[in-house]
Amino acid sequence: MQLEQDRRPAVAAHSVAAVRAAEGAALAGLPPGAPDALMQQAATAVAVTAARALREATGGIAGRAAVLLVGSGDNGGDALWAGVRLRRRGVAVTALLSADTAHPAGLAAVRVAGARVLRVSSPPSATDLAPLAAADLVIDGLVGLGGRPGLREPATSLVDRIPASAVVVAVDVPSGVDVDSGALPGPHVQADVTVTLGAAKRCLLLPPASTAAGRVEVFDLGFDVPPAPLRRLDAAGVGALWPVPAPGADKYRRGVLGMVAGSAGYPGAAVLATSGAVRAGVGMLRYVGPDDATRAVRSAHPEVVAGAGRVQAWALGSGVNPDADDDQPAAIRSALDSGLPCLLDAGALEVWAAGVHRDPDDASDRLLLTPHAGELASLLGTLGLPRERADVEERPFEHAHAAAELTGACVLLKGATTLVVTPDGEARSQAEAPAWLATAGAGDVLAGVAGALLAGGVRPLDAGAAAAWVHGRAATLASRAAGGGGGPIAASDVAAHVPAAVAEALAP
Ligand SMILES: NC(=O)C1=CN([C@@H]2O[C@H](COP(=O)(O)OP(=O)(O)OC[C@H]3O[C@@H](n4cnc5c(N)ncnc54)[C@H](O)[C@@H]3O)[C@@H](O)[C@H]2O)[C@@H](O)CC1
Ligand SMILES: [K+]
Repeated sequence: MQLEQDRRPAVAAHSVAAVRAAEGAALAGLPPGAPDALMQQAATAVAVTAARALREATGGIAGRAAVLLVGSGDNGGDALWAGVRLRRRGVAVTALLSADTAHPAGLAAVRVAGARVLRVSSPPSATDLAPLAAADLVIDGLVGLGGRPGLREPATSLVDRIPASAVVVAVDVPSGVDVDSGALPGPHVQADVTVTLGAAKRCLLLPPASTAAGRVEVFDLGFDVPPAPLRRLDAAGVGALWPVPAPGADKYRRGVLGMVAGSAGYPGAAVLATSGAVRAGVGMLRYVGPDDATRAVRSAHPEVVAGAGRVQAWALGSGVNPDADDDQPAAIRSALDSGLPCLLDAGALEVWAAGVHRDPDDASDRLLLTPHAGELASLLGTLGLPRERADVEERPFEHAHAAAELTGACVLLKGATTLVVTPDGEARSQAEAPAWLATAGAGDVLAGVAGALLAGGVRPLDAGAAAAWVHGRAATLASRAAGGGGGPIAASDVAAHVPAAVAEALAP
C-alpha cells in the first residue's frame, strides 16, 4: 500500500562507517547496560511510527495483524522489541525468524508478550508464509547497517509474499539495499516508511535505493555525526541560498545571464529555457540564437534582450543541435572561452566534450553540467569510460561522481531524483518533483532556473540543487492547479509556477 508522501524534512545522509563511528562513541560514553537503552529507544520509535501507519492504513491498531521479519542482527532486535510494544497495544504479532539465531533478549521478550514465533525454513514452507497473507503491517528487521546488499532465501521468499495491501515499515533501511552506494543489486524490501536510527543513511537519499524507502523518518539517538557531504535541501535551505535583490539593486548588479539555446529545429527549447530564467528572477537575460527562435523568445518574453553582450554567467545548449549548420556551436565555444560560470545542457555538452575546453582545473567551481542519464553515458564514453544508459541508472551517484572527477565540473544528473555532485564528492539529492514532470521541455526550464542562479553569483553545487528544488516544487504546484488538482502538466506550466515555488522557499 502507499502512504501519502508529504514534504520530506531536510536530511543529511551518512556512510555506514560514519554512523558506526558515531554509535561507537555514543556507546563508549554510556554506563554498562546502556546499549540496550539505545535499542529500546529505537524500538519505541519504530513501534510509534508503525502504530501510526497502521491506523492511517486500517483505521485502528488493536486487533490488527503485524508480521515481524527478523534477521540475525540488531536490526532484527529492533523489530522484536517494537513487536513487544505493539502487543501491548493489542496488535496480534507474528515473528518470522529468517536466520538460525535472533536477538536473544528481544526474542524472549516478544514471546513473553504473547507473540507467535516461527523459525522459517529455507525455502519457507506454506505454514511459514501463511501469516504474511493476513498481515496488515509488516516490520522489516531482516538486515540493517550490517547487511550485505541483496537478499537470499528464506528472506527473498518472505519479501516476495508481502501483500500489496500491507503497510511496510523498514527498520533503519529497507533490507537488501546497498546502504552506502544506493544501488539495488538484488531482491529488497519496498517500504512505505523507513524509520532510520541515529542518522540517515546514504541509501535513503541515493536512487534507486531511495525509491525503496518510502517516507523517511529520522530518529535522533543523540549521535554526534560529523557533517555529511550528501544532503537534501529543504525549502529553508533553498531560501537561504536564493539571491534576493538588495534594496536599491539594479538589473546589472543582480546578475545578467547570457543564453545560447534553441535551433531552427527546436525553437521551443529557447522559449522554455528563457522562461525558466525570467521566472526565476534573473536581473537581465541576453538571448543568442537563430532568427526564428529569437522571434519566438521575444514574443513570449519582451523583456529578453537579443544578442550577446556583457553577462555574469552563461546557460548553454538547451535545444542546440551541435551538428546543425547554424552559429550556435560557435557561440557556445565563445561563451566557454569567456572564463565565466557556464551551465552546459544538451547540445553544449557535446560541443564542450569534443572541444579544447576540457581542462579540469578550469572547470572547478565554474561549470555546471546538466545531463540526463543517456547524455551522461555518452559524456563518459567521450571521456574514455564507455557506459550504457542502464549502467548510469543502476548507479547514478557513482557515474555522476566519475564524470565530475574526470571533468573537474559540477554534474547535475537529471532524473526522478536529481543528483548534483562535485569532484570532491559533495552532493545534493532533490526529489520534490511529481512524476508528471517527466515531460518534454522540463529540462530546458531547469537550465534557465539554474542559469539565473549562476548569474546571481551562486556556486554551481548550490545553484543546481536550489534550481532542482524550485523546479520540482513548481511542478507540484502546477499539477495541483491542473484539472482541478493532480493533473498533467506541460513544461510551460512549470515555468509559470517558478515564482510561487521561489516565494515558498523565501517564506519565513
Ligand atoms: N548498536 C546501536 O547502537 C544501535 C543499533 N541499532 C540497530 O542495529 C542495526 C545494526 O545491527 P547489526 O550490526 O547487528 O547488523 P544487522 O542487523 O544489519 O545484521 C547483520 C547480520 O545479518 C547477516 N546478514 C548480512 N547481510 C545479510 C543478507 N543480505 N541476508 C541475510 N543475512 C545477512 C550477517 O550475518 C550479520 O550477522 C542497525 O541497522 C539498527 O537497526 C539500533 O538498535 C540503534 C542502536
Ligand atoms: K531493515
